Amino acid sequence: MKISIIGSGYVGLTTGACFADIGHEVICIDNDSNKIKSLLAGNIPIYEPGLEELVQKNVKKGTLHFTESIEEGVEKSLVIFIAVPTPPLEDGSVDMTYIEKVARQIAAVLKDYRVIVDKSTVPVKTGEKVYQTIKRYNSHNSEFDVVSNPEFLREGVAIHDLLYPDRVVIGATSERAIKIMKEVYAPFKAPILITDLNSAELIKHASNSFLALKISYINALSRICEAAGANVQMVAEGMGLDHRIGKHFLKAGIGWGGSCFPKDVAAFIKISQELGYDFKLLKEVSQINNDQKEIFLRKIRNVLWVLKDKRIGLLGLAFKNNTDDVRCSVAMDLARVFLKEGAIVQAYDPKAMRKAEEVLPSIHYCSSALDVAEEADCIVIATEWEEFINLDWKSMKSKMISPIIFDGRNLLDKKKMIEMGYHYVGVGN
Ligand SMILES: NC(=O)C1=CN([C@@H]2O[C@H](COP(=O)(O)OP(=O)(O)OC[C@H]3O[C@@H](n4cnc5c(N)ncnc54)[C@H](O)[C@@H]3O)[C@@H](O)[C@H]2O)C=CC1
Ligand SMILES: O=C(O)[C@H]1O[C@H](OP(=O)(O)OP(=O)(O)OC[C@H]2O[C@@H](n3ccc(=O)[nH]c3=O)[C@H](O)[C@@H]2O)[C@H](O)[C@@H](O)[C@@H]1O
Repeated sequence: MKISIIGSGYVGLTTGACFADIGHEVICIDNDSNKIKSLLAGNIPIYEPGLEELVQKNVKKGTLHFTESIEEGVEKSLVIFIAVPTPPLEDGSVDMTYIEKVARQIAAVLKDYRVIVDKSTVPVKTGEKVYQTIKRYNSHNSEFDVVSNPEFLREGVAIHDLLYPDRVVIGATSERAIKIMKEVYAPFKAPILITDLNSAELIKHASNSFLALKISYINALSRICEAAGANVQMVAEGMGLDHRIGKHFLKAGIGWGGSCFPKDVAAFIKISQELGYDFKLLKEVSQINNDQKEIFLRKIRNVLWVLKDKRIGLLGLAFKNNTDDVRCSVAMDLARVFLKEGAIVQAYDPKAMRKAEEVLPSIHYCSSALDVAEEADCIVIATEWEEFINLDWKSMKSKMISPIIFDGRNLLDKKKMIEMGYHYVGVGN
């Protein structure tokens, strides 16, 4: 199947590489000429495990192409995916300018029947608006269908999630479009749910909000565990053994971040409000998440007292492990607070330092995790990189002014760290 993807970022590029790898002919389109130049030169502008190899393999195979031209993509492909940003506005609603602009760009060049597939996360009823926009601005009055096909990949495990999805959701009414979409996903071994456009769009916001809710639930429980002298990791394990609850997304920490949960929870609250429903539960999910960060900062202040002139060793800058993405990263939020209060922040992240430095140049970027311990008044673990678990904590302790560690992701064994002589502070344990 000939496929074009408009927007070659975390979703578009990874989706394009996976589609190409399972046999489709893919054109990845982007209006960022530097990004296209870099991709054409074989360089991948994002870090996603396995992506560089997958892109290079399929470019070599001749099944993956890059261009800035939407016209080329629309002309050469039967299915056109939209994977452009849908960032939040100040009031939490979704900035739809990227989607509307792409719809008009497609309309301007649409001549033959095409299936236009929205993969970006959009408010319910966007599909209808995309259809009306293309209809209005398409001078050739061509036939086309609009489909909703939300994406559920997680960064850091995106290729796995794309190749082995739990489900493929297709929101469409036209039998012709449904048949074509089934062909696109035929090579994937996953249940395909065919539903209407509005339900498909709602499934995405509902899913992300529920996952955020589950994390906020265990984060709220972490406070009860601290007050009760219980261990939230044990409580999570006990809960997760119930197949109706499941063990995933029950890790207490400093809260959820990333380019999607914060914006999608805020958007869903706004969308619900506009539909006449006050989503109080989600407002509390968001509040718990904000409080989680404040409570963690309070723990740091309780031990360090004044932050000004203190040297804080920060382990992790990305919003989660196995990515270089620092968008809405809680780690970066903590760094901002430390810097604002006059602390010296020396940080290390295995993959996110370049992107972090573009945003927070006043951090001292260390070349290794061990270096963040140099003369440090404390170490803060903010991102759940597995490599932080097996660091040489004994020699790190000898480099520190005071062996104090705030483990924001409960990565380390509290008992072992205390036996090693650290003052250890975790979350809910
Ligand atoms: N990042 C993630 O893990 C996931 C993101 N999503 C959704 O997918 C959408 C895209 O997210 P990301 O890939 O993270 O964004 P991104 O910012 O990484 O990539 C978007 C790309 O679209 C390009 N673009 C913007 N306007 C364009 C236009 N008119 N023509 C051509 N290219 C254009 C940008 O230059 C950028 O490279 C969002 O709606 C997001 O909510 C959904 C699931 C997972
Ligand atoms: O729409 C999206 O962009 C995506 O958002 C999330 O994926 P992602 O944000 O990439 O990463 P997650 O693994 O969900 O982690 C999100 C945040 O929650 C935190 N988290 C995750 C799991 C957990 O148990 N505890 C916890 O604090 C992570 O540290 C991270 O800050 C969803 O999991 C994906 O299904 C969805 O497609």
